[in-house]
Amino acid sequence: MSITPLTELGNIVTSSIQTLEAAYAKSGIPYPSLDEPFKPGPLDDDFALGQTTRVLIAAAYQIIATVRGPMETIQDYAPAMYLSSSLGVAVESNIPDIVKDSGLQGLDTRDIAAKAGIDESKTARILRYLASRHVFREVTPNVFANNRISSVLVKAHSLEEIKKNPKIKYEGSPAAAFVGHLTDESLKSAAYISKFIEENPTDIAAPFNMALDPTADMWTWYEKPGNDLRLIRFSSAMKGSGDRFPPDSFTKDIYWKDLKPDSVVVDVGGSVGSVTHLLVKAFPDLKYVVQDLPKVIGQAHEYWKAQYPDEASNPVKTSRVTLQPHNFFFPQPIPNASVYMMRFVLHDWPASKCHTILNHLRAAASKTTKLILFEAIMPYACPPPDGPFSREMEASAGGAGKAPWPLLSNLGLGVGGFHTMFDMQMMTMFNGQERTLPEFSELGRKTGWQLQSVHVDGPLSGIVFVPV
Ligand SMILES: C[S@@+](CC[C@H](N)C(=O)[O-])C[C@H]1O[C@@H](n2cnc3c(N)ncnc32)[C@H](O)[C@@H]1O
Repeated sequence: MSITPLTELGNIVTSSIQTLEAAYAKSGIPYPSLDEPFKPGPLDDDFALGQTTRVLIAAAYQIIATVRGPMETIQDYAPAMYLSSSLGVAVESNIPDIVKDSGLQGLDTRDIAAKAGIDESKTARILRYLASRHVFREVTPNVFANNRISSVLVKAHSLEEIKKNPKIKYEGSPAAAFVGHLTDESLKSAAYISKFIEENPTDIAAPFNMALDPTADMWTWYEKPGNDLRLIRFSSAMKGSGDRFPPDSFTKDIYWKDLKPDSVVVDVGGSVGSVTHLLVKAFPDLKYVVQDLPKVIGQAHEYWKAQYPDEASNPVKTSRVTLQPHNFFFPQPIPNASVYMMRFVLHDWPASKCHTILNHLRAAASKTTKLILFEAIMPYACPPPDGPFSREMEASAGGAGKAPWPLLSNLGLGVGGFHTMFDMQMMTMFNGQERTLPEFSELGRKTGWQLQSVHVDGPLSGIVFVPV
């Protein structure tokens, strides 16, 4: 009798767990407990174990989808907004910070609510909703403690510091900032997705504009009075998600090896310049320009000052790095750069706007200029088509060849979940999108850039174009 999909999924789960536990046993450390706060460990960034984990996640979710009644699954998926809103309450009311000092024994909801200044009964209900989904732990009735998941939402600054200066609430706290951004402006905007798609308006750019501002894009909205905290929060979330990529994803020789000293690298839409900072450390003899909107460039000056307390060594002071306000919908002010680089910029924009950005870079490029996009390549949920770059497309769907049967080709929630979540986020806030490789290639083809090479590195890819 041939093996059933369900049995094979069970086999994948069993063998994956054995692999993980064996690796931890070999390193002499226990497998991290879900009940305890997260502590970084030596195996966290092990690529092979990461791949085993992604396959295990894909199989576990596929088992649930197979065995659970379809209506029950719909009852789980359709009200997913309550997961967002509950996480939003927890982070906004500083609950992970409030329960932190009570350790594994937890804190009574009465005390949590009093410290947070919110209703006691609703606090208990929200925390129980989250604890039932493995965020926080209900230790005894109405007593909650941080667990592995909720603990990453503890903020970098203490509650006293935040009370004195609310502007620092999300500073240095990327996970909390990520939740704040997603459960505030993003959640409000997401309520308009179906209206936006049904009406397909020509005068409104994205669901965000239906919800929050009919005329300004999110970046311009952040620069408006009253949104300072949201801008700081977004920058903190962005910096954190950027920091999750291993530094060598950006500094590999494949991108920079042919550049002579003082070659100019322009980080277009570079935010405060955290990718440029990695490059400066790896290639200190190149010249760098970080371009972004004026307020962000203001923050960038603070960022570089904070990184180099000794002013004389600050690459901005020594002119190794220039911080330049520039709107990329206008002609590029630095012509003939050796490299124009953009990380996670094009995914914010629909194709027509990407064409404008890329046309300006093409007009400024010399024959030898390279365009390097650091973006996620959207994997298909089925095997990619045969043809040029099909191996790279396969790699973008999980990193280690074909997904084992009967898993989805993009490993479902093990890999594709992240990409498709970001795609929805881009659609909601900007009418932007995460793109498949053929879609990136097409953007280049329409604007005078030819796809030259693709370097997949986990969820991030370096996509290199040359002028045609
Ligand atoms: C998703 S963030 C990526 C930031 C940075 N590249 C990184 O990976 O950390 C997109 C950036 O584009 C910038 N941006 C948006 N509209 C812009 C415009 N018209 N001109 C220049 N930068 C812009 C935003 O301020 C933001 O810093």
